[in-house]
Amino acid sequence: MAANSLVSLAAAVREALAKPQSLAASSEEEKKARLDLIDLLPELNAALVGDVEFLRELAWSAVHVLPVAAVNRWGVAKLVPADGEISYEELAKATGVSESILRRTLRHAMTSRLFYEKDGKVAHTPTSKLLVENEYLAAFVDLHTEVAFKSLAHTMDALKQWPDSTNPRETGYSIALGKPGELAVYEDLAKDPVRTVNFGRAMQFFSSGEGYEVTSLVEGYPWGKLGKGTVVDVGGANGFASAAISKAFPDLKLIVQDIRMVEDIKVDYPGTNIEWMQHDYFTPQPVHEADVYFYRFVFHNQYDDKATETLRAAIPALKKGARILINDEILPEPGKIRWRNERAVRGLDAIMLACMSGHERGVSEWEQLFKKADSRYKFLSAAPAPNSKMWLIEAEWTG
Ligand SMILES: C[S@@+](CC[C@H](N)C(=O)[O-])C[C@H]1O[C@@H](n2cnc3c(N)ncnc32)[C@H](O)[C@@H]1O
Repeated sequence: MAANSLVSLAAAVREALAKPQSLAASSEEEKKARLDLIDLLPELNAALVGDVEFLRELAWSAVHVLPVAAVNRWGVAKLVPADGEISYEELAKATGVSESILRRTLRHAMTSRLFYEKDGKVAHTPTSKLLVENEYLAAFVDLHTEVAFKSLAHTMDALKQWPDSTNPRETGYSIALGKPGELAVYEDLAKDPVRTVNFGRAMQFFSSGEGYEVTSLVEGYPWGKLGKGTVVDVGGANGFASAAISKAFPDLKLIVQDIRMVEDIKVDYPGTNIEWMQHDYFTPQPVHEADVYFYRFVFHNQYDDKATETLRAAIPALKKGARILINDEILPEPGKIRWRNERAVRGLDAIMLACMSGHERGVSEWEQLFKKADSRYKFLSAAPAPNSKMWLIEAEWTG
């Protein structure tokens, strides 16, 4: 590339960044251009830094999660005044962490837009302030630093010890906790009501992300046809998906089930018709004759043996024509969807492996799963939900 192009490209980018409103996308063309640019950024970076440097940075990338984990664990964000500064000395006193470790860690965090230094003191950036202002985002950061980051670091050891394991206890997570092969993530989280609440919030935050919005589930399925029917949200966490469905279709009765105690997961959603129930989805489904049993982000937690067990446990409750509706992601063929979306779903697949011995699935794997569980399940369809990265996968009980 000629030096001119670099100079003009840098000037154009600088100019655009100086006027952030110029990067807002409203027309369809602009929206597409925005997504194209996001996909081009890593390619541009690789082209500018070169392959050697690119690989070097890739091997280094986990190191930049460390200050995020530290900020989360030490509760730094809430100690920094919203519109002022705090000294390292005061932060050290409040967190119980030495001043020198704090300074090193926070200066590292500052390279990722978290906090900045003003007159030698620590102040918030708009990004770090979100950790205080958005407790759902804070819960997401907590889950990913305290569960996923730890598990990923031990996954190679787990794979060596238990190659191809389908057991949710044989994971990087159980090794990270010093209980190899003994503890599954959900067993651990269920012990602690605070972490249970945080997990629900983290999932709710995840589902507010671009392409994961629960509106696609509400708008992408003909709930209205069920009239005054009953819908069971299996593994529904704090019920935010049910709440969205219930608000849009007030005639429906929603039942949220989760392994965790009702008092730990229950949230009051005014104007909704929701019942709460503690239920282990590996045991027979207690709600008989519902119209739809839906599982959102549940099956990717499980390998196929566990997933078929879950589908079989529903059978005693199913009336003829009842539907199983799965709202999950689909693994694409390599290179067939946008880079950013493919990277996100493959990243999630890696988290499932590291934390739970679970996995994301392709369309044919979903079809096979129903076949394997019981021949009376008729696979109906798998299609992307509208404007979403999530899919709707549906089967009918014909027994
Ligand atoms: C990944 S979260 C999905 C939550 C929610 N459906 C969503 O869309 O965000 C999986 C949920 O399954 C619950 N769960 C795990 N094991 C379970 C079991 N054996 N029986 C019932 N629920 C379980 C977890 O507590 C968690 O709330």
